[in-house]
Amino acid sequence: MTYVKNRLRRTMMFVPGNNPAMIKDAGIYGADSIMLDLEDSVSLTEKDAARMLVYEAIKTVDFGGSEIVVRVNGQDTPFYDEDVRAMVKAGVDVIRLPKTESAAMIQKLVKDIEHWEDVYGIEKGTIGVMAAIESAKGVLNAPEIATATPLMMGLAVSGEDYTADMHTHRYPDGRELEFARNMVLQAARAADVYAFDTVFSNMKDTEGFYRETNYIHELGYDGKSLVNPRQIQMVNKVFNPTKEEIEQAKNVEKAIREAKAKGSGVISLNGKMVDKPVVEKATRVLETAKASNLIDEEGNYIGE
Ligand SMILES: CC(=O)SCCNC(=O)CCNC(=O)[C@H](O)C(C)(C)COP(=O)(O)OP(=O)(O)OC[C@H]1O[C@@H](n2cnc3c(N)ncnc32)[C@H](O)[C@@H]1OP(=O)(O)O
Ligand SMILES: O=C([O-])CC(=O)C(=O)O
Ligand SMILES: [Mg+2]
Repeated sequence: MTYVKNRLRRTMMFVPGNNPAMIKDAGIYGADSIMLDLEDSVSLTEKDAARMLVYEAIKTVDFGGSEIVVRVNGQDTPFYDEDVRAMVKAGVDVIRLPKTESAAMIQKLVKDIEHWEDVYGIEKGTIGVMAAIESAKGVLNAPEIATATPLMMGLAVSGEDYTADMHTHRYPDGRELEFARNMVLQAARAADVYAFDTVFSNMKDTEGFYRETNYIHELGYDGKSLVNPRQIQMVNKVFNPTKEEIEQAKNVEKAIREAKAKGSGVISLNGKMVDKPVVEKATRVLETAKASNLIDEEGNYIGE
């Protein structure tokens, strides 16, 4: 396995690192990324066993086409060093650092990864990193965190710890996360890395899940951290362009081609102006449609 900078990352599903049954079947649900967790879903007494289990799983389990991310324990814990060593040796795609508060923490992680790559004779640059932003300090430092290393894959906003740090709770309308969500997203976009929204933990509230997912999709997030396989198809439904959006994007590209042939950079399509930023958005829709297997090589719709 090797880290790929650009790929589809709509869904990143947490799988507790101490649960062999969940780990074994994690690949069947079609998550873009599977995040094996050594941190907060694993109790202190199970940290070593979980690390060994996750190490063996990375070596032996078929996770299908999913990218493999591991959330290691934080740098202020006695588990961090051994977590990083084992995950480098296992050949994980991406290491997610929880509770990231500064660029220095990410630079330490990269240095530690490089150390173990040297020890095990692993090629440099084959493991990406990502930062979970879970505190006021992390949010304020998001821009420097996002640009801390060329190996940065993305930033995740982590609402549970963040709201604890902010002396609040999570509420249905998400007001308490507004600043953090916007800050993390701006930092990610400015650094050209991915942005992931936080988990939604009420499995019974489907309507609330759709509301939140639509909201973060409209803001511009690339994907969402998930806790349950049932959430994967719901996120894909929101993030995948519809047949109508795909047709509209194709019409935009056709219109601008015709305009360019006539020497113009702007044209009207069904009464709406089409210019460069409109074309850019259409191109992104078509790229997403292609990556999600909704259109074929010729651009024909093949989704359900
Ligand atoms: C604040 C934070 O740090 S959040 C991140 C840490 N938290 C986690 O990792 C939690 C991960 N999620 C879970 O443990 C569970 O989904 C829960 C506890 C939220 C819900 O559990 P359940 O109600 O039992 O889930 P559900 O009934 O939907 O499970 C259906 C199937 O999916 C499997 N499954 C559920 N969640 C996951 C998961 N995250 N990864 C892989 N498989 C899963 C179950 O094992 C079950 O499989 P089976 O049908 O073969 O028995
Ligand atoms: O990253 C997430 O969304 C889960 C998490 O740790 C948090 O919310 O504190
Ligand atoms: Mg957390």
